[in-house]
Amino acid sequence: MNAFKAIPDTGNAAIQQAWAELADEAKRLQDTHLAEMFSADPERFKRLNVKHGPMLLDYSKQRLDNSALAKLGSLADACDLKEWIERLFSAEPINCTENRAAMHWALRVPADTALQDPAPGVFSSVQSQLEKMGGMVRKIHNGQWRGMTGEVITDVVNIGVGGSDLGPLMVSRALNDSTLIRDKPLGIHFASSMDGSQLAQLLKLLKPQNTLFIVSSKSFTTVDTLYNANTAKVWLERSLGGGDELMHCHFIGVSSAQQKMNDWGIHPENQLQIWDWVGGRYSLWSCIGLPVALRIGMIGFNQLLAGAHLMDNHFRSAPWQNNIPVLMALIGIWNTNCLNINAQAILPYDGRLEKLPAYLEQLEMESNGKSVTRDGQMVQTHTCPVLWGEVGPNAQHAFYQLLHQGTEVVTCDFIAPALRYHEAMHNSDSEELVRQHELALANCLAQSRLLALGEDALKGEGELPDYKRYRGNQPSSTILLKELSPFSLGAMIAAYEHKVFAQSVIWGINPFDQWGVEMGKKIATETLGVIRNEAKPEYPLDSSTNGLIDFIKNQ
Ligand SMILES: O=P(O)(O)OC[C@H]1O[C@H](O)[C@H](O)[C@@H](O)[C@@H]1O
Repeated sequence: MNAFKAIPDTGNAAIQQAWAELADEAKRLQDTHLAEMFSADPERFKRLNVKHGPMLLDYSKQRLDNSALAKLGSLADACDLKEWIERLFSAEPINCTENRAAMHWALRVPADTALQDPAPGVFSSVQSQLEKMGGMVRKIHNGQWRGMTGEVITDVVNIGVGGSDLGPLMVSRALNDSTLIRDKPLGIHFASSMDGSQLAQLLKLLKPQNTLFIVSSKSFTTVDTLYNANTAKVWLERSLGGGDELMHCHFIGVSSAQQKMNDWGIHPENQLQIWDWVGGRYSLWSCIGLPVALRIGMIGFNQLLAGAHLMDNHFRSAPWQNNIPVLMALIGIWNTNCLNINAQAILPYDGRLEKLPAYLEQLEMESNGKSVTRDGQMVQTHTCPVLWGEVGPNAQHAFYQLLHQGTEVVTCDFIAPALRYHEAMHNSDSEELVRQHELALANCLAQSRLLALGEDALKGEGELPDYKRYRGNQPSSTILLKELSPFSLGAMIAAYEHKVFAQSVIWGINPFDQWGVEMGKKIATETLGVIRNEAKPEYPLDSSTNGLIDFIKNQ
């Protein structure tokens, strides 16, 4: 189906022209099956893949060709993408509704950079917080950070939610078997959910005298985090007693709100600062990444930053034809706006990336799930698609049925490292594990092939009954990393961040705010008063809410 019911009227002739040309391209390609595209052009992969650093992006299984891509490039030019990229890499407050810059890229600029500071003191304050964090990491790794009773800290719990949870959680899981941490067994745990589920489980297993909590919250006002932190504090106080020493030995705070950390009792020496110019979902590169640094050490953390910095430079300098984040963005625009595909599955073929789908759900949907432009107009195009995902091999046994034979068109990102377990050749189990990795890779390639080509993928199957048929033509991109390392992961995450930014420029929206999550928090506070019989609602409640509250109170 052609997505172009009407060409968006943006009031800009060049942009409108580019959309009109894209509408023609979509019409030209709408009935061409991916199987035909592959058989018509044996060089298709060569034409439609790009490599940079440790990363390869194969977009040959997307339903476009070089001519459609050229029109997408014209749209990016008409939307001044190049100029916007330069504005991102400056201190300009491009987060217009909050009047803030979006300088997460500054967090990964190396100490010895020749780059000019976007504003006085940005690079030096980033380095000084990294140094402070490095000092804490060393102290904890060396067993010098002691609990109140003088015992060594064996377990660290990160209390945070959203960007203060998902980034550190995803990266520490992904790099869990990094060789850098072999000698440093330290339990690193995460508690995010406001109902206390994760924390309750952890508190059963951990010992107060050996446990250190990181209270991680950019705003230090998020109730989910504050309730969990309070529960942790009371748990410690019950066994160790309260006071300054307890706070000094058992809590680190990471926030942009220094006064609020003081008020909550975080010792000044244990406070790590972030800045209002780091969005929560872009903050894993800052001291919010402390759990990652604890997992992989500061050398590893710096490699993560270096990988992201490599992608920053690439995004800033490469022409769009070879620019991985821009191409990822243009492919997304093509699928969403030209082919009317509004669902995207994230499918890592590596169990270490199990949290990547959740991380990208926040990054993409919280950034670009918007319907008002920077100028305050309603958008005239679809914006962010619905994203979801799962470790690919497991999802094969769960929802791939819908991908293969359902009625929805879904674009997929297949993600895998080419090499795995190779560094462990001396281990007796490594040969079997290498075989398991090969099995996962084979499945990754086979699934994307079958989704794209349909039955053409396996010629010679003969006539199939309808219920066994594979229509194919489901588009996908494949991202291969040389191996999953701090460096390659940093590069890949930064590529997704910049993809999101490039799309926001084309859609004309601000990707750095999240006003849509605010009102729910206010209403919840009011509802809590009603559930606790402490307050009457300001407005009469609807019958559904009343009925549910009655049920709760009657139990
Ligand atoms: O880090 P915090 O200030 O506690 O915020 C945690 C999260 O909560 C908010 O509601 C936002 O939707 C997220 O973008 C943010 O990452």
